Amino acid sequence: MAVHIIPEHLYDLIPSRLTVAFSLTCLVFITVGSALFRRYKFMQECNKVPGPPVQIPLLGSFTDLFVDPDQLIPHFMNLYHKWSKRSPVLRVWMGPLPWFFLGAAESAEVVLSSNKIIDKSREYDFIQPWLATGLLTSTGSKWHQRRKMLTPTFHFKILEDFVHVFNEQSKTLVEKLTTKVGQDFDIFPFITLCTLDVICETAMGRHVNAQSKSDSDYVKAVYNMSHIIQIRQIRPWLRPDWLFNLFPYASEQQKCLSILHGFTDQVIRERKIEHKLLKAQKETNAKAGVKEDEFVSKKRNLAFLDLLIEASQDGKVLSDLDIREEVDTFMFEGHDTTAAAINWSLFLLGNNPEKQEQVSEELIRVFGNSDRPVTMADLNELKYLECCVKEALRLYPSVPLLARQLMEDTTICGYNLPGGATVLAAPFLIHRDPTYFPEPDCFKPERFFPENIRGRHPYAYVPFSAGPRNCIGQKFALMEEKVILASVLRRFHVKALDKPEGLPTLAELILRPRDGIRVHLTEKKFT
Ligand code: HEM
Repeated sequence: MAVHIIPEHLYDLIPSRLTVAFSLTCLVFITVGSALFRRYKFMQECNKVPGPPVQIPLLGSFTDLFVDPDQLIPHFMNLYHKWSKRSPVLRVWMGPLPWFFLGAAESAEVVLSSNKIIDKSREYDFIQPWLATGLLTSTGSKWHQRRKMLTPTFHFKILEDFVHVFNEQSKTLVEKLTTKVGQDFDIFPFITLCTLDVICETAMGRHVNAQSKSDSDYVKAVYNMSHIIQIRQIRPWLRPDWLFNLFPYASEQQKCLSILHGFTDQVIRERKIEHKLLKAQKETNAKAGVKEDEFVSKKRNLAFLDLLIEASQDGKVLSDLDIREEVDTFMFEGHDTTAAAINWSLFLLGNNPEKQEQVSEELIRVFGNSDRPVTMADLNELKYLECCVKEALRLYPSVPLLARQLMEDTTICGYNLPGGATVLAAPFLIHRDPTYFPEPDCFKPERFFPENIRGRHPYAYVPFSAGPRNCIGQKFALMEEKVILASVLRRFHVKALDKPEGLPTLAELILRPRDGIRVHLTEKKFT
């Protein structure tokens, strides 16, 4: 006998299959409809910003996605100038996602000066397997705390101790370049290996001798890893982890990571032991009333890592993994950027012999015919060289784009940009705005004379970004650049073999020349 769980008089209340199907269909229609409506409103809002029209729904301005890498900068410059005549913001649909390029000081200021818009965009995710969430990639309270903790490590007094490292590595560079005198060659790899040596020594206190042993596993891993990060940023099908893992890049990345992290882990372990020994020695000496001569000499060779170990308070404030992410971040941020900047300076001086002559005169004034190392006092004297370095960073900013994720709707120069969108402050556009830099394509170091800077919009020149998330290493970078450039230019006259007009450049993680920097060096004769 069937058992009736539901009383018969309630059967009428159970909806028929037809009613259920109808209700479900309505629900689907309402959900899809409201999603489409929200998307429509979102696109309508985005499309109020000038920019090329959507060519294929969901694929956006399709043709903008398939530009040759070396044409990316000229292409976006053309788009910006075409669409943004009266607006300092350009909208481009990168597939279904809107990107907003900020090409003027006024629009960049809104984002860069903000204490709220500090989240990096999705493009930075591919750096995280290597750097985890170090200073460059972290956000929120973690970033705030770390920034506060790390700022004193870039104090002028600490940077002063690194000048001898810059000198030593520049000396090796000059020796390597001497073998190339009289030949046409690409100077880019020479400079890059030099800055890699500098950052290994200053960040970790270790010599990797990249200039002498460019085939070391660590050096190769740095390059391969940077290449993989780059590839993932520009090839949409490599973005999702599950797809990336199907390609050989994934196993190559694993190999690189084990070398990179293995090396940093080992250095951290060794330096911590040295710290403990030194501390014990200090205590013993203090008890015995002995002077700390040895400690003082050790202190002279402090690397960023030592300062982090000190700040870690035996793991209470920073764990070994926390230390590793910061050291790796310095390694990543601190060598390619500086190398590109030095290379572009040499390229521009090599194209402007009269400016190079002015630098040479300044070098003679400061150093005479001597080949003594550069001192901190000399660096303050090298004023024209510094203007050249700044002007090179204006024309060829090492970091061509500064990308942020909007976490909420934000008004920029009258446009309401929706939360979730990516905004990109573009130094390569901002720096060539004729309002602030007349004849923007000309190399004119005089633009950075104190009297010419006065009154310029503070966001018109942002090679190191600006505002709360600006480059923590900018003083270090300028000092390093000046020591290396002074060392090269005291010894050689540089002639660039390519002209700036039409030179193919790649806007990768950094802005680099596609075919390197081809130069011809002549040794200077001293009287
Ligand atoms: C010419 C050389 C350099 C240039 C042009 C440069 C440029 C920049 C720029 C534009 C940013 C902001 C990136 C963004 O918003 O996504 C940045 C951030 C950063 N840079 Fe540099 N940089 C240089 C050298 C260095 C050096 C030598 C170091 C370390 C030794 C360094 C460490 C950092 C770090 C840690 C950040 C993240 C700061 C934060 O988010 O709080 N940079 N750099």
